[in-house]
Amino acid sequence: MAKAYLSIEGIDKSFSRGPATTEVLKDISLTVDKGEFISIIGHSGCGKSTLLNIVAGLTPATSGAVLLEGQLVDEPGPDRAVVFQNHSLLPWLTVYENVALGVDKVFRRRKSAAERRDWTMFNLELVHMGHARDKRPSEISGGMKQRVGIARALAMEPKVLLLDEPFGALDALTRAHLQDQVMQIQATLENTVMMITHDVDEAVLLSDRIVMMTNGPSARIGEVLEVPLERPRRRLELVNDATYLACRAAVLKFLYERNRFVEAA
Ligand SMILES: Nc1ncnc2c1ncn2[C@@H]1O[C@H](COP(=O)(O)OP(=O)(O)OP(=O)(O)O)[C@@H](O)[C@H]1O
Repeated sequence: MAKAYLSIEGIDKSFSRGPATTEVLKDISLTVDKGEFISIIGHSGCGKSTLLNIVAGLTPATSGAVLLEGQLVDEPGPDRAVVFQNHSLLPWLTVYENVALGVDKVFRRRKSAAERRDWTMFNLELVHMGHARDKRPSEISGGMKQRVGIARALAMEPKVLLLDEPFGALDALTRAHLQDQVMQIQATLENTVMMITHDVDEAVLLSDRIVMMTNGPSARIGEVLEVPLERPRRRLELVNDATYLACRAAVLKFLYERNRFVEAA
């Protein structure tokens, strides 16, 4: 049997504060193929970001392991780039410099200065931000900042792109535009992507599989749904597509019938 590209094996995660311990994740196992786009969906607080942070190497698991190409993940690394909901650009650097910073760090030994400059610009062009290369984050919109964040992550050529609600803070139109760009980029580069989202339509539109988590504490993977829609996917054509609607209904049922969100008292 072929070895999984990314393998999440029996992850448990508890947080302790004083004598109290809360088990957030319970026995999470998942394998992701190279080039696959996976979404993780579940109600607020179930532990999606915690899982992503464990894969990123930012948070240690209590037990279990994450393997990327057979190598144990136990610290952050450029092979797993994270894009957060609230862009994390350095405000004193220009758009270009924000991307170049990561490129210089990762490719200092492997690419010449001229190659690194070209590579930085290539990635900015990929998200259509080349024209704003000399602007500072305060001079561009939220959607543009998010695009630069995606360029910065892509430019590091990560094995896995980890997206933590990357479009969550954006208005609906900007969000749709950026989703389309991410689909185009993924079609070109065949990135392996793990994305957290609360948005059912976003999950169905972008994903090859949707991982649905049960409510916490001790959240588990409840179901994994295949999205057998051909690519390229065009949102307007999918509005009345039977497969699209069936996938959407399956996720909605999981979230709002079988795992209804109950606000803690
Ligand atoms: N560093 C921490 N220390 C203690 N508890 C934590 C820590 N990080 C997360 N938690 C708890 O773990 C649980 C899961 O949090 P997490 O942010 O992973 O959920 P989520 O599903 O991503 O939520 P949301 O969708 O609202 O972003 C929450 O109850 C949260 O309070």
